[in-house]
Amino acid sequence: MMVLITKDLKKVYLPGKENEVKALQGVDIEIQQGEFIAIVGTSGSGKTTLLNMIGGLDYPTDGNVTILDTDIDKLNDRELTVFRRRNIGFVFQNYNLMSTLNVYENVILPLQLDGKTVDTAFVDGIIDTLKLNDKVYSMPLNLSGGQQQRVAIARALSTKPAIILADEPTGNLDSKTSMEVLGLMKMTAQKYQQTIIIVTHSEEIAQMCDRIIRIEDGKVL
Ligand SMILES: Nc1ncnc2c1ncn2[C@@H]1O[C@H](COP(=O)(O)OP(=O)(O)OP(=O)(O)O)[C@@H](O)[C@H]1O
Repeated sequence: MMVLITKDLKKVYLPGKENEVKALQGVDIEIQQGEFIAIVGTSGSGKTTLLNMIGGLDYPTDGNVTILDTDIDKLNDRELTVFRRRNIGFVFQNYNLMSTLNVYENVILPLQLDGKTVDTAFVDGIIDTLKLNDKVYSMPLNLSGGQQQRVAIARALSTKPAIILADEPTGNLDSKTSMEVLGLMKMTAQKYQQTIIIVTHSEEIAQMCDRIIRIEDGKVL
């Protein structure tokens, strides 16, 4: 099943100004359910811009983003916020955990924000897969970077989103921990048939993915 399609996606920052940037210049991608994808490119090539368009964090200047059967560029702000919460999981470089909540509370937070009942068997399974069993009552500040990132991944998985987007998810981790976290992400993607798209500078990390999308000057190579 096709989860994501972008058609002739364009993004211009500061249009018409002398410092105008054509960050995306017609990007066409198609991603199937369960794919584990790396987006790779040099600094300034448009990776984060692309992720922001796919994740509905910003609107494209032109073109379409279709997730499942929804053209998300056609949604208004409020609809987009709801769509995002239900269908897209985000994993950030700096983890973005709530410091006043313990690990378990962080993992189920997106479900609670959406007024959903917690599928405890599913959530326990994620916690188990990400090897966080002995940390569920710990506070984020008492965890290592790799552990915090595994909590962020568990949180992203908890809503069973159509897509998980991760921008440099291992950017703050040493290379051994990066490989560990990536390995767990890959395993969870397979186990839950979860579509994961990561932006990375690292060729080593990209090589662990099913497919690499290379982008340069706002175009897919
Ligand atoms: N909000 C913005 N306003 C103006 N220009 C922007 C904005 N965001 C990004 N850009 C420009 O768009 C281009 C693409 O930026 P983007 O952040 O997508 O690149 P990137 O590939 O993610 O880079 P990096 O690997 O350094 O994070 C760059 O030239 C950048 O300067």
